[in-house]
Amino acid sequence: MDQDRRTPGRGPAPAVLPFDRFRDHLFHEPSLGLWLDVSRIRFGSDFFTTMEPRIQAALAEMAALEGGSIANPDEGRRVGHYWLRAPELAPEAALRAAIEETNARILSFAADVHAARVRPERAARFSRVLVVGIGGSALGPQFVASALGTPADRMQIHFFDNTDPDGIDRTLDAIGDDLGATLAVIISKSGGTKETRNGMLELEAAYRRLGLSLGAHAVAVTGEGSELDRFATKHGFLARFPMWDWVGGRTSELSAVGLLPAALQGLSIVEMLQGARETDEVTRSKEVPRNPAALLALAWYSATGGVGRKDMVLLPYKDRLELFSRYLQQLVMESLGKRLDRQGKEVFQGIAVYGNKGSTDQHAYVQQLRDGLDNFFVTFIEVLRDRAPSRGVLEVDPGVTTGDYLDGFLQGTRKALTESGRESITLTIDTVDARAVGMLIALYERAVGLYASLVGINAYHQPGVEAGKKAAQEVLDLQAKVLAALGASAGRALSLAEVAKAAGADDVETVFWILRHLAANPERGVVREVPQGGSPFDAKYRLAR
Ligand SMILES: O=P(O)(O)OC[C@H]1O[C@H](O)[C@H](O)[C@@H](O)[C@@H]1O
Repeated sequence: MDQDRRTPGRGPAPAVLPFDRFRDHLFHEPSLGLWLDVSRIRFGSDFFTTMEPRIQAALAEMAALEGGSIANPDEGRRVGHYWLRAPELAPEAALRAAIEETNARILSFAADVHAARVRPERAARFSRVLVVGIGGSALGPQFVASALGTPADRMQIHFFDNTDPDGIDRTLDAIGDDLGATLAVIISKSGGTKETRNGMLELEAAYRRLGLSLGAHAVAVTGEGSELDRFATKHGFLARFPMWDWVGGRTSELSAVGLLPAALQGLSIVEMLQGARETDEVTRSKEVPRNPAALLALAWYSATGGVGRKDMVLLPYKDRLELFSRYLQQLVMESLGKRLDRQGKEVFQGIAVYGNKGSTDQHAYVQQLRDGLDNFFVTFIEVLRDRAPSRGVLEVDPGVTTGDYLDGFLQGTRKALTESGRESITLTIDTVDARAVGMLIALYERAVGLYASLVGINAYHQPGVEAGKKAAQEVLDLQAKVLAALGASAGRALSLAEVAKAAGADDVETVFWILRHLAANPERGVVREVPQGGSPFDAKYRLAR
């Protein structure tokens, strides 16, 4: 309660909420097929009035961003993902032309691939797509593929989204004999991300084993002049598509990053763009009750106190939306998880996101949501259309279908959570189609931007992610020294301390980790000898003869 008093306009937590509150706050936009219920967030009656000046300021900042202001001052960049689906809003004619031309080129390239006008080296046609990318260069295409993909798609899609060799092998095994008919889409905005580069090199080796070249089977989506762009030119890739510096990785699904894989699958990118465009039009409204992105941002603010006090649990009751929480994890947490605010004050902001799907999660962790730690708010996503009408109706109980059960479980859990004072938001959409996917992406992109303005942070940079990459490089540099030290020992087994000393490393723990990993992979040629009854720290290491 103390915490609640610090948040403007917090209300009590009644076990049963009056219908009036639901009716008064329910957002519905028939043209989008979108409903949004925030009534089960515990804002009090004065909340929206209190927050009005702040949300208007956030909406004004968003309008300036869309107009081309430098909305990411730390990187001196504009933030233009909204132009991707409304090119006429781009602040310069050249940008507009670049977007329009790229979208047209994506459609014609996909058509050429489907018609086998663009063909692989030996096979008759490309039948599969393999996306190589990570983070914002994979999560969007993965979400879209899982939301909209069917076995009847023009091309089946696969992903390398890590530098895990076993994961790469598993994907290659799934592709099997079709590798020669697989079109690789290498995606990296920066063009220098190591995981993606490694995946590409592994793929190049796999094509080579078949006597094929990567270039004849690959396209790149990357920034002009990047390392990947140069590699693609040098290796004669089939095509290159641009990734602009004014599109952030986590908001790039509706750029070539997401549109190219979707078009190759045969999904309607025109509808996806249209859904996002129409949602943008609705979410530009300055009238808060008519603006679902503003309502979402304010609901998050109320639930979290504007300081991330509560986690966002995503519970879409639809298998096709299972990856939405993973997609939102990056969009929300990379945008909002910041140490400093825009004034440089230490604030440690963020909202943690997790979730998979209902009702599956009801049989996993919902127990804690109902009875345990009250550190979250749920976002239920309901999809009104149960299944394609052509599939008919099967009653599993008299008058009851599997879809009725799914909806019953959603309503039941929503009710049960309210009864134990737990907050929730419910988003309801008509169906999961390309337009709805575009809508969901656009809705959350804007809600995240508005929330960031409300709490005074820059949503468009990610200063924190570099630290881990830098430290990883240091480990790899040290590994080279460790191997050199073993090589120079003339076959004599060295203790951990001796290796560290010979490698010039003060950080003995890192040397231990490196040696343990190398020794676990015999093909790397490092032998670990642990004396009988000795501890792991008594081990000696040498190169295999
Ligand atoms: O597209 P890339 O440049 O390869 O970047 C892929 C990802 O890597 C980085 O770590 C960033 O934090 C992400 O925002 C980005 O989406």
